[in-house]
Amino acid sequence: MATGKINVSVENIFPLIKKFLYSDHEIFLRELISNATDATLKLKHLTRIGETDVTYGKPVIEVKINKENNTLHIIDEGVGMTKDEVEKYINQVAFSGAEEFLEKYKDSAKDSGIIGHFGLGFYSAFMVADKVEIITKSYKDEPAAHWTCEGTTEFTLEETTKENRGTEIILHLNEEEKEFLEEQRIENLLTKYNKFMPVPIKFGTKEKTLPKAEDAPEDEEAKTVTVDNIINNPDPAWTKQPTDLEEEDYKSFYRELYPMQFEEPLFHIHLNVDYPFNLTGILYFPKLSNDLSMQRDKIQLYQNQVFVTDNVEGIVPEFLTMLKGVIDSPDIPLNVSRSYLQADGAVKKISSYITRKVADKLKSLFNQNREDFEKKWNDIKVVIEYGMLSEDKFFEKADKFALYPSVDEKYYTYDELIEKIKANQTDKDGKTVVLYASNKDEQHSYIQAAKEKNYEVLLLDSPIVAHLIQKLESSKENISFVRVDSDHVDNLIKKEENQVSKLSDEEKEKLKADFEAIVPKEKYTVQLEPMDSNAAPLMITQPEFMRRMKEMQQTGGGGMFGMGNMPDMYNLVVNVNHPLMSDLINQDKEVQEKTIKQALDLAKLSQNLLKGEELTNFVKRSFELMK
Ligand SMILES: Nc1ncnc2c1ncn2[C@@H]1O[C@H](COP(=O)(O)OP(=O)(O)OP(=O)(O)O)[C@@H](O)[C@H]1O
Repeated sequence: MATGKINVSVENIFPLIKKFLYSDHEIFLRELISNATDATLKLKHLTRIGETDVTYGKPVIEVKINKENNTLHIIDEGVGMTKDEVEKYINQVAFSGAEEFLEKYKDSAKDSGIIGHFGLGFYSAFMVADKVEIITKSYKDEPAAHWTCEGTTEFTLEETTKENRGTEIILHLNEEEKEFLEEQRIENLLTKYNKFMPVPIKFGTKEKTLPKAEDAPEDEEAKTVTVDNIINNPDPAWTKQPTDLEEEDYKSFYRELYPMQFEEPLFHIHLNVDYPFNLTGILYFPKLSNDLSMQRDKIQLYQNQVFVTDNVEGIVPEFLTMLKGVIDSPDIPLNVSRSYLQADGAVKKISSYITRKVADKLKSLFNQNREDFEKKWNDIKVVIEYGMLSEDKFFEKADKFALYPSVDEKYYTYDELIEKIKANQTDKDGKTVVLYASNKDEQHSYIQAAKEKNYEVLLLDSPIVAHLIQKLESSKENISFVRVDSDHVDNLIKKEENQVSKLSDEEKEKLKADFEAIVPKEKYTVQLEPMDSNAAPLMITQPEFMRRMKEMQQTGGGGMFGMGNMPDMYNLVVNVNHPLMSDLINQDKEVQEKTIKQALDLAKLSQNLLKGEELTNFVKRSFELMK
C-alpha cells in the first residue's frame, strides 16, 4: 500500500479561483468592501477591549473611480497590515485573517460582525482586474507596505509611505470589465449588496438642500451644501432591539427596503434569537392578492449585514415566502462564493424557528385585538391557509386563530364554529356538516335556501380552499364540508324526516325515463327527490366530491389523477312533489319535450350555466311560449 501527500499546485488553483469560484463578476466589490468592513470592525474591537490606544474615530469606507487611469479604489481606515501580515494573509491563498482573529479573541469577538471566513474573497478582484495593488498601513507603529500582483503567482512587496492608517486596494480594470468604471453601475452594486453594512460607505458627494430659516421670505432660494454621498444605513432596524423601536420605525424601514412599494404592510414580526443559532430579522405581512406566484422572493437574506440573496428557499418555509422583509444570520451555511445556501440540519432548525415565531405572533395579534385581526383576515388568509396545509406544526397552532368567515361576515374560530352549528347541522349519522359557499352572488339562491333552515353558511373563497377542507376533514373528527350548491338543501344535511312522494313508483320510473330521453346523459344524472311542493321543480347541483377533486387538481396536486381535465358532471334534481311533474307525465311527447327543455334551461340559468347559443335559443323559445 502506498501513502503520500496530494500535491496542490498554486499555478493551477489560481485560475480556478478567478474563473469558477464566483458565479458573478460583480461580487468582487462585495468581497472587497467586506474586507474593508472587517478591517474596520477589527479595529473597533481592539479599541473596545483596550488592546490598542489608537482612537477609533468615525471611520468610513470610500469607493472611488478614476476613469483616466482605468482604476477603481476601495479605501478603508481599519487595522491595515504590516509587510509581514501582507505576506501572511494575502500571499497565502485560503488562509483567512478573519478566522484567525475570531479564533484569537473567541467569545469577546463573537458578536463583532466579522464577515470573512474562507480566505479567498480578496482574489475575486482578479476576475475584473489585470493588476491589483494594496497600499496599507497598520494601526501598529510600522512602515506602510505596497503589494502588487498581475494575476500570476508572482508579486512584489515593498515598503512605502502612507500617512493614514488603513488600506487602499487599487484595481486596474481589464478591457472587458470597463463597466465597473461607470458611476451608475457601482452605485447600483453598492445599493444591492452593501445597503445595510455596518460601516458608512462613501461614494462621491451629493448636494443637500438646507432647511430655510423660519422667517425667510417666500421667494428666497433654499441653500444647498455638498456632502458625502453615504450609500448605506449602518444601523438598520433589524439590528436593534424590538423595545427600542416604534411602529413608525418598522414602517419606515419597510419603505427603505422597498422604495417602490407604496402600500403599507399589515404587520411585522421581529425575529431575534441567539441560541441555538444566531438570527435576527423583520418579516412583514404585505397585502396579498390571489396571484400567489407574484409575491415570491421578496425576503432578503443577509449575513452580518451583507446581502446574500433574495432566494430564501429552505430557510423560510415555503408558505412564508409570500412575506417580505429581511433575515440576517451568521449561522446560515453558505457556499464559498457566499451567494448560495448550503442545505443542512441548521437550515431546518432555522425554518422551524421561523414557523413557530410567525404562529406565535399571529396568535398574540389575534388575542390582543380580534377586531383588527378579523379586518385583516382577507389579506392574510392565503398565507395562513397555505401554512396550515403544508406544515403540521403550524396547523396545530393556527387552529386557535384561523378564522372561518360566514357569508354575513361573522368570523368564527374552528371551535366557535362547531359550537355554533352542532345542534342544527348534525346529520342522522352524527356528522356535523359545515356548509360553505365560494361566491355569494353565483350561489345566492342556495345560500338563501340554507339560511331559511337557519343553517350557517361560510364564505370560503381562497384558491386553495379545496385542499384545506380536505385537510380539515381528515384531521378533525366527525365533520364534513359541503358546498351549498352541491345538492338540494334538504339533502345537504340528511336528517331522519323523509318527505313522502306524491307520485307512485311506476310514475316515477316513467318520469325518469322521460327526462333521460331529453337531457344529455354525458352531462347530467337525473335524480328524483320527493321535496316540498313549493321548492323549485328542477335544480342542478354538482356533487361535492367531484367538484372538490377537480378544484384540487387545478390548484396543484392532491386530487385524483386526471380529474382536472374531466368534463363537468352535474346532478339534475327533479322534485317529484312539484305540481309540474304530475302534469308532465300526462302530457303528449311534443309538449313534454318543450316543458322539460324550458325547465332545464331555467335551472341552468339559476346556476349561471346557460351561455352562448343555448341562451339565444332559450330566449327565442320563451318568446314563442308567450305568443
Ligand atoms: N482591507 C483590508 N485590511 C486589512 N486586512 C485585509 C484587508 N483585506 C484583506 N485583508 C486580510 O487578508 C485576509 C484574506 O482576505 P480574503 O478576502 O481573501 O479572505 P477572508 O476575508 O478572510 O475570507 P473570505 O474568503 O470569506 O472573504 C483577510 O482575512 C485579512 O486578514
